Amino acid sequence: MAAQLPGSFTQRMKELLGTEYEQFAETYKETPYGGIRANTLKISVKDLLALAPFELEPIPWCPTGFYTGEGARPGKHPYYHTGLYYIQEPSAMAPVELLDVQPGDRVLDLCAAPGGKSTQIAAKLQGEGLLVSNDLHPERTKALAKNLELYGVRNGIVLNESPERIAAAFPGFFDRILIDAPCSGEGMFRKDEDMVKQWEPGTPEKYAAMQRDILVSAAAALKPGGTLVYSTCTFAVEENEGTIADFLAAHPRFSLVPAGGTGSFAPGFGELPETARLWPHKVKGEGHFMAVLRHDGSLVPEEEGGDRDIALGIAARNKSGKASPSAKAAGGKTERGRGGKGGRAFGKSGNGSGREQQSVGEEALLAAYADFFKEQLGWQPAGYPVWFGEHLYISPLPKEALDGLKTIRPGWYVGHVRSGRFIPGHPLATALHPEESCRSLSLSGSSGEAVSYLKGETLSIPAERLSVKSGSVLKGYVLVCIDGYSAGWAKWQDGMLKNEYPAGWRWT
Ligand SMILES: C[S@@+](CC[C@H](N)C(=O)[O-])C[C@H]1O[C@@H](n2cnc3c(N)ncnc32)[C@H](O)[C@@H]1O
Repeated sequence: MAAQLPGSFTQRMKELLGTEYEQFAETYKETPYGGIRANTLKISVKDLLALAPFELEPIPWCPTGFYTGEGARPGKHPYYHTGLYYIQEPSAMAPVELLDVQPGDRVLDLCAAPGGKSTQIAAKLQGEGLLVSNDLHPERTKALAKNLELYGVRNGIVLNESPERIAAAFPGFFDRILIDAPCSGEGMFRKDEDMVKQWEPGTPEKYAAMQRDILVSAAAALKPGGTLVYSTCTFAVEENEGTIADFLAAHPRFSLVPAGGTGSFAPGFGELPETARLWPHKVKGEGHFMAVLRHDGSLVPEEEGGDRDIALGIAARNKSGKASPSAKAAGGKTERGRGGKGGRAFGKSGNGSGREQQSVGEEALLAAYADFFKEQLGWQPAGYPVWFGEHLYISPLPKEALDGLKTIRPGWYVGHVRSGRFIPGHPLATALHPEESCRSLSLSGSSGEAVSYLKGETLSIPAERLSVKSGSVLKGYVLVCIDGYSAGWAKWQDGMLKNEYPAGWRWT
């Protein structure tokens, strides 16, 4: 790297690392490692390994993560545009592995943009449960929403809120919370020279104060017995072990779950060896810190008798902690709707969440939506229909649960109604599997056709290349796939494929 490391930073690292410092300093002469993580919402690891046009080497701490070799350009391949993988720094894949997300969990990713860890959480949820992805900075939530859409996430909500307001809206609600905290970024100096330029001697203290406030809010939004993972990409002790020690001193119901000292992870400093550090001279990745905090499960007096699910209009969970069948779309399990397998029988009424309260106008919008889904897919996704004007989202939470919160995406954007007709949204397509659509077409990733489609060009496609379910007509919306993985919509008529790939997403 060309940038000069700040003198007070190198001095502190010498004090921290002692005899290991020289080894650490040598890593700044090396090229940072690149990685991708398989999006198992769309493709299995085995199939990605068979398909990937570049060398992949496993990342020890993430079963879906792989190093990409020098010269690989994973962002310049049609598979990137079909959301088959996320390009992610290898060490950044570790915190979500420690969060131990299970399908059906309610998960909050509090500092989520641009969405690397949120897409990883979504893959672990496998469409079941709830993911709330939040970021304080409005501009950054755009990339966050787009990444979740590209990755085909159906059960995600994107907020642009302060942690305090989220805690006030969802007290004791989430099973798992990730705080990938804003930090001084010392662990990224080798990869991102801008982090070196922005760093000043007082930067770690400034971030430490911010991190403490974020942790306090996160603790208030966690369910009794829930798990919280705190991570940073900095070496500064005050932002890592210091922040965690302060939090534990003020929150006796929390304790550390051992995360460090084994395999690739080195133990944290001082009194907190249960925390974990990734060091660039010990692993193939940048610097990271992680702490896993578990609540002891006891209730504070004011929490007893309160029921946040009832307040949000969510059907109760059964004793196993999984959603009851009637609560499938309520932050519990959502159907995946593959070919209607787990999907709601077509034509039945909504989810019982106040459909009778819908206005006549909304009834007409819903009818247009129902007609489209019947004709195009033959099934309907479970969830709460949330209308923003004529735009429809299928949400894992009732609309009222988000009242007063700055909501960027209340759920899965499925489309809008124009002149009485339903126009499917791009995120509907990216989340579908080919067998879920009555009409689909697969283009070869290695042919020019895939790139032409991604550039927004019109293609000439004979009828026999379309895959059409029996009972469906040829003409209409087609789910365009690349080597069998959904990429977007097109409209087919008389041998011509009119491109519906959105302008802002196109291959340039
Ligand atoms: C390390 S980055 C997150 C990276 C992200 N988790 C990922 O994997 O792609 C930290 C994020 O925290 C956001 N942030 C800063 N202050 C915040 C706050 N008080 N509450 C929530 N988010 C905050 C920043 O905008 C930034 O996007």
